[in-house]
Amino acid sequence: MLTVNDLSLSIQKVPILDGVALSIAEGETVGLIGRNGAGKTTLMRAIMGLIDRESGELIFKGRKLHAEKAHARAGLGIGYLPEDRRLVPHFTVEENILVPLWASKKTADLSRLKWVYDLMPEIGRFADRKALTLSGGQQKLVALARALVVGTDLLLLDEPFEGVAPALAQHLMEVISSLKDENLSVLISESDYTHSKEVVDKVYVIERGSINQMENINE
Ligand SMILES: Nc1ncnc2c1ncn2[C@@H]1O[C@H](COP(=O)(O)OP(=O)(O)OP(=O)(O)O)[C@@H](O)[C@H]1O
Repeated sequence: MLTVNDLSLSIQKVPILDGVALSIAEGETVGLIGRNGAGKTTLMRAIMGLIDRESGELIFKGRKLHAEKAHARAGLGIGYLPEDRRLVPHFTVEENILVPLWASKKTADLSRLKWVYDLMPEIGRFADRKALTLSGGQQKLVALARALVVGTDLLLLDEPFEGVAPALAQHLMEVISSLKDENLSVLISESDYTHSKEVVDKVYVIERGSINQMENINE
């Protein structure tokens, strides 16, 4: 589904990712574990095309993802939950969820939206509320819903459990686990193994911009 080959990049001449390699198979849930500043967000942003790579390849479903413009990548079936959620405060919940579809110039797939509401019924209940009226945890759910509407093949979830109360973290884990039945591929970052270990098939450990270790969880 996604292969990252020897990916390197610098920000303001400081090397941030150095020869990163990983692969995510169809229907696989993969963890990306690393301390603050290890490069998790930078790797996800590079996959989304929000930061330019210097060298290396991103191959998604057999095509050169690195050759696609950032706005086109969501249209290829990749959904992204950024660490800081980035909802538009004055848009309603539903408008926020539909933003990536507008951005990728796709017509709204209402059956996909309905599927997301079925998966997380609480979101349907506050679909008309402005994003700024939601709690931080509710905003995480909306950001996950937004990623799911366009992420028909691959989801990149950047620290989805960070700052989330235990009950909501449990709910998020259940939602993420259920995505296996949909054959979705998922990359989840976390600063340690606390939550992701329960849902991932394998884990990559990232340290100072390099992946030095891969561990299969269910063997
Ligand atoms: N825009 C930027 N300008 C300068 N340095 C940056 C920038 N973005 C990231 N970095 C640096 O790149 C390194 C990796 O940051 P990144 O945000 O990818 O780490 P992370 O593993 O996601 O950690 P965190 O959980 O703290 O976000 C850090 O040393 C960070 O300071």
